[in-house]
Amino acid sequence: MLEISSLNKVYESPGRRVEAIGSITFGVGAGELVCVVGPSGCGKTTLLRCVAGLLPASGGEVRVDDVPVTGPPPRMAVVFQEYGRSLFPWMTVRQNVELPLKEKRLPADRRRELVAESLGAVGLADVADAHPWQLSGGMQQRVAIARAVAYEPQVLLMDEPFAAVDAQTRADLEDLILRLWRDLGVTTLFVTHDIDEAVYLGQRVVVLSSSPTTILEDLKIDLPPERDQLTTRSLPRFGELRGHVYRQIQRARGER
Ligand SMILES: Nc1ncnc2c1ncn2[C@@H]1O[C@H](COP(=O)(O)OP(=O)(O)OP(=O)(O)O)[C@@H](O)[C@H]1O
Repeated sequence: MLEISSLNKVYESPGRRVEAIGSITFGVGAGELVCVVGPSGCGKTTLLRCVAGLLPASGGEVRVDDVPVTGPPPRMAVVFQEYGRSLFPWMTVRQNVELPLKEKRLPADRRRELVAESLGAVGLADVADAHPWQLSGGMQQRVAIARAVAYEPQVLLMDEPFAAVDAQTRADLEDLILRLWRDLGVTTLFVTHDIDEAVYLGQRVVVLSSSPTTILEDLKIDLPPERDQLTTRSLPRFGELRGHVYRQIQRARGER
């Protein structure tokens, strides 16, 4: 569903050249959930922006469902870290979730249905008429997730979506993502700097090196498919996998 081939990204400005991504190649199969993890500044956001068609690649290409990405693909949704900046404060929760559906030119009935379903799925049906600033950080991020889900994307990209919320909320949101992913079967690429989160959520974890970034490892997460915050995280295999990824990232940082 998603193919990233020899992707290279260089930021160039007068007197400054930063090769953020050296060369990255990997794919995400239809319905798969793949996490990308790497040391700070290794180009995770750059990678995601190139995949989302928000930044032009300097070399290589990204394909979604075999179509080269040259701008934001029509059936892709992105959830960013900064929920505070991604929701419109003057619109209600309902209006925020509905906006992309209007842009998609869906009829009013269908829009109402999708907004109600997605707000229900994230447990926010009762705050549909509130404004984002009246909600907690975790609730605002759930609105952003509902907005992405209502859009019925083929591919869902998430850029450190839970970095700014507290640990308990984060655990709840991780389980929400797993539930939605299972229910909807949406192809998901999830970028995080949190190794535990990557191992807990992913069917695979792609480990990145420091900039100029390459892939250190594309690791299959052979944990039972049903994940649970208590059981999964206390499995010996979970500890082994997180230790393995941790060592890879430490090595990558050391080589900087
Ligand atoms: N607009 C830009 N212009 C120039 N350089 C940039 C720009 N955006 C990012 N970079 C550089 O590209 C590299 C990768 O940055 P990026 O934000 O993609 O990394 P990241 O892995 O998401 O970082 P973090 O983990 O800290 O969020 C860094 O060296 C950064 O300074």
